[in-house]
This record gives sequence, structure tokens and C-alpha cells, in this order.
Amino acid sequence: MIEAYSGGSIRAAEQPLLDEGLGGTLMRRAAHGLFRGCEEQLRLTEPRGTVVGKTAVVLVGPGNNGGDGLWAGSFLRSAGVAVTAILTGTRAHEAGLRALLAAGGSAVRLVPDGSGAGAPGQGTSEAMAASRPVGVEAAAELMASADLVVDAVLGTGARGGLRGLPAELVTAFRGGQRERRGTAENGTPRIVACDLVSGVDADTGEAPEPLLRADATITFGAAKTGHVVSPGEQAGGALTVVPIGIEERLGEVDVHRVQAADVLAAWPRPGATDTKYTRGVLGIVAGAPSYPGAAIMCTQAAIQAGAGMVRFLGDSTTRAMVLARSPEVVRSDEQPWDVHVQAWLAGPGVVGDESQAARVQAIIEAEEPAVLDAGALDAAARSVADGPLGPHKILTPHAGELSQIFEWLAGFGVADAPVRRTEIEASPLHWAREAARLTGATVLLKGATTVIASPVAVPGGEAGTQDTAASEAGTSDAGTSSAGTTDAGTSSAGTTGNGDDAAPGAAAASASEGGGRQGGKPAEPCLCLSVGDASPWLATAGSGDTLAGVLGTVLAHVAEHPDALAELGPWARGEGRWAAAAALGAGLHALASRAGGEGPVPPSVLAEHVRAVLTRP
Ligand SMILES: NC(=O)C1=CN([C@@H]2O[C@H](COP(=O)(O)OP(=O)(O)OC[C@H]3O[C@@H](n4cnc5c(N)ncnc54)[C@H](O)[C@@H]3O)[C@@H](O)[C@H]2O)[C@@H](O)CC1
Ligand SMILES: [K+]
Repeated sequence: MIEAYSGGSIRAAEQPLLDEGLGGTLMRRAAHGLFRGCEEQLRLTEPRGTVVGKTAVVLVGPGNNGGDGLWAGSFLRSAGVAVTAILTGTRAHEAGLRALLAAGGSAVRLVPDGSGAGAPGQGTSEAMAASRPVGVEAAAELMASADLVVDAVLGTGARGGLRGLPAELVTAFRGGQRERRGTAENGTPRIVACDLVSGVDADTGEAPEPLLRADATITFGAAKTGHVVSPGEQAGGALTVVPIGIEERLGEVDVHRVQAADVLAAWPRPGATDTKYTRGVLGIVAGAPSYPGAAIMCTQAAIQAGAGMVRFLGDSTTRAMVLARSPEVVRSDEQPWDVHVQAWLAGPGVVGDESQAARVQAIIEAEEPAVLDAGALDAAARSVADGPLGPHKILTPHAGELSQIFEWLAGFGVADAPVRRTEIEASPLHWAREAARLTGATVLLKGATTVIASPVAVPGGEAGTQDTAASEAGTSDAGTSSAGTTDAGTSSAGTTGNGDDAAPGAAAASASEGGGRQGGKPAEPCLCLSVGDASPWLATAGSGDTLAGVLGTVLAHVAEHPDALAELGPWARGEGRWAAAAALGAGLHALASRAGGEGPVPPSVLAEHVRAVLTRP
């Protein structure tokens, strides 16, 4: 499990240490970790494993992130690497710059192309003013010719994406890389991000272009939310967390990242006395005469994931096909209200069939937990007009389907306005949270990283208060109030806006208990999970049906065993178990996608791999 925190939580944890004058110590710990990460990347470029004689370029921004980069540069220089800092702002961390120069490194000052010497701006320090001015194109060449580039322009203090000269530099560098590809000068530097890829929002994972996509990110104290959700996660490469002494002081977790090892450890396995009923009976409403395939794929996946029993409700043609493929399925001619199951899966392939639509509607209104997928999503969204769905109902949209859900919600005034698919793709965590808040359901938003937002209170945390707490915890520049008291103090001045992403209103409503439709306003969502590492080959028709089947199986199990997933953490008990089940299902799906190596995974193969991943030798 990776526990990720908002940038505000990290600053709040640092603050007492900064107040004690330990800012310099924290920075040097961070810089040392960054140095180690850089060494590791440089060794990858060198068969003999030595870094002596290698070249590194450090892109340095105006704040403490730049300070980390400069200090790490000084350590690299001491280890025998030729280091050049490109100072991209109007100021740079004073002590860090002095340390780099003292170690024998050099610094150049980024100026607009064609601006000649470019007079240093007001307030520029002596050391910075003395550095040679370099235009954007020349600076991009410098980066391209290095073995390693360290991105230390912006960290947790970033407000919005890269702008101005550093943005031009990144664009020029990337353009040059594209031109060089396939030519003799094909040297590609390894890229290491200091704390975060510059411009990625630590709190939301938003990642506006231009970005310097990294091979590795070295972060400090704890992972930030922006590391574990899209699109930030995809920009950062391999993540390493370096302890700096704030770990005991961290507050509320913002996003729990469920990893492969968690899935394998927590996946519910039958005990000696279990029966098919105690394992969990899953009812599936899927397929229609024109779309039988989805029903076959989701039932198959549910069985391969170890469902105690699957009952199938659908038209006679689809049913015959499902049974031919999976004889263990129990057919049912009845309606959902006449069938006893622990959980439902409704929606895959349910298109244009009135009987199936009526069954879907019954399941939306039923007491039992349910995975509401594909063809059930619109009906689920429409039903929110009558009240929130409850966290035991799991909606599984991709960005396009979530946009459609918002359109329904906006249509009857539950949401302020529709949300475009591109907006959702730019900020999936935010919109998954918002969807969970507005529908009262657990929302599993599919994507390169899958995010799960659940409108329930986390034990030990207060729903909806985290961002507010963060916004009160002082600004990033509070960190610089120790300037002068330590050798890593900084000359950075001014304040940055903060808390601009505060949660809308504190949540009064508590987690819902039990099943059925929930009355009143849904609780502010505060339980957020993420799952990654799925093969990009999963982007294929039918893989969503497989996921839905796997989700149904684990949901039926936790319906019968409320504490089954408690080993994931206290948040996975009670009403949090629905989100935990969703994460486990998505995690198993991701594991299965890679189980046969990197290559195509058609859904029938994927379902086989689901079983293989769960099978112990
Ligand atoms: N606070 C601390 O004690 C520690 C901080 N650390 C480092 O400090 C970083 C945070 O430092 P800061 O709070 O100084 O923030 P940053 O270094 O991320 O940058 C903040 C400065 O950049 C400018 N800025 C913000 N957004 C911009 C944009 N879009 N384009 C151009 N300029 C922009 C602002 O003027 C602001 O002062 C962390 O990411 C981490 O790398 C580490 O050294 C560990 C200890
Ligand atoms: K950075």
C-alpha cells in the first residue's frame, strides 16, 4: 500500500520542524535522497556502473524545489559528475547555489532567445547575477547533451503548470528530442523529477502541458496525491519515497494506493467450512439479444475469480450462450426481487431490451450491493433524482460514461453543469470524488490509473475536512521563514496562494449504514483509492466486462463477510468495504493483464489469467 497525502498535509507535517529551524536539515535529507536517485539513474547509462565523468544538468526553479536540486547537484559534483544548473527563475535558492558553485559545479541563467546578455531582474542575488546568460535553444541543447537531467523547477509550491521561460525550455527540449530520434546523435538523457514533475499538481494529479516526463521521481517524506492518480502518475516514472523525518507527523491519508501485493494478500479465500452460499452468490443481469458477448465475458470472469455461485438473468438466447460457455452458471427465469443473491452485477451488454432494463432498475433499487456497469449507468444516474444510491452501489464508468452521468445529474439540477470527457481525463480524481458526492455511490473511474471515490467517512478522519486543514497549515513559503537560520535557508520571498482547491463544504452526513436507498444528502466523499500497473493492452473491447465480473465476485463475498478486507486498513471495514472491494477487483484485473507477459489480452484469456493469478502452487 502506498499512502498518499495532499501537498498541504506534507507542509503541515513539516511546519513544526521548520519552526524549530530544521528547514536546512530537511532539505539536505531530501537532496541527499535525490542525489542517490540520480546516481542510480546515471549508473543505468554506464555498463561499468560508475558515475565519474558523467554530465548532469539541473533545471532550477525559484523555490525550495530548486534548492533541493542545487544541493543534489553539489553532491553529484562531489561524486565526480560535471554539473550545470540552469537557473530558470528570477531567483534561486541562495545556499544551494553557493554549495553547487563551491563544489565545482557551474550555473547559467535562462534568458529569452535573442535577448543578448539579458540583464538580471530586480532582487537577483550576486551569485545568480554572475551566472552566464543562456537562451532557450542553447539551454535545450545543453539538456540534450547531458547524461542526466534533474527537473527541480517546481514542487509542491506549484500553482498551475509550467509557464514562461521554463515552459519554453521544456517545449524546445522535447521538440529537439523528436528531431534527434533515429539520427546518429540519439543520446537521450535520463530524467529525474525532484519531488514531482514540475507543473503536476500535488493535490489533484492534474498535469498541464508542457511537462518534462521523467524516468524516475524522487519524493520526500511521503507520496503525494499527484503521484498516484492520472495524469500525474503517468508523467513521473518510477516513484521512490525518501524519508526526511516528517513521517510520524503526517495527518490524514488522501489517497490509498492499492498495489499488487495488497491484492494478493487480501483477496478473500474460502475457509474450510465455507459453502457456495457463504462464499457469496452473485446475480448477473447482462446481455441482450443484440449484445450477448458482454454477458458471456462477465459471467466467465466472475467464475474464474472464484464466485461461490453465479445466477444469470437475461433473454433466452443469451442465456443459452452463457450456459454453453460456462455450464456452472445457474440460470434464472425470475425477476431480481424473487432471486436470493448477496450482490448484483448489472449492465454489461444491456442495450435496447425492455425486460433487461426493468431488471436493471430493480437492482438499482434493491437492498443488495451492486456493480452498475455500462448499460446500467444511465439508469443509475437518472435514479439519483429520487435520492442518493448509497456506497454499496458501485458505478464503473470510464471518462466518457462519467461525462454522460454528469449530463443526467445536471439535467435535474443535482450537478451544477455537465462535465466534458476531456475535463474528466484532465482531473479524474476530482471528478470521481464529485460524482461520488453527488450520487452517493462508490465511483470506480476507469483509466490509465483507476480511481475509486466513496462517499463514506474514514475511521479516524473527518469527512471533507482534510483540504481545509491543509489550507490552514501555512503556505509553502512558510517553509522559507527559516531563511538565514540554517545554511539551507532561502531567499525566496512572497507568498503563494493556497487552499485554492478546498473541498466544497464540510460534510455533516455520516456514512450510510446497510443497504437500500439512502435518504438525505450524501456524505462528502473522503475515502479515495487508486489502482495502477494495468497493461495498456487492456484497452480492448470486453476488458470492462471482465472487470465487472471480477468486481461482482468480490462484492458478493464482502457482502457476506463485512470484515473480509480489513487487513487493507481500518478504512476497509464497514461502509468502506465496498470501495475496498472495488479496488481489489481492479487490482486483480490489472495483475491478470500482465500475467501472461506483455502482449494482447483478449477477454477470454484475461479471465483465464484472473484464475491463474489467484492460484497458489
Ligand atoms: N518545506 C520544506 O521544508 C521542504 C521542502 N522541500 C522541497 O520544497 C518544495 C516546495 O518548495 P516551495 O514551497 O518553495 O515551492 P516550489 O519550489 O515548488 O516553488 C514555489 C515557487 O515557484 C513559483 N511558482 C509557483 N507556481 C509557478 C508556476 N506555475 N510557474 C512559475 N513559477 C511558479 C512561486 O513563486 C513559488 O514561490 C518541495 O516540493 C520540495 O522539493 C524539501 O526540501 C523538503 C523540505
Ligand atoms: K520538480
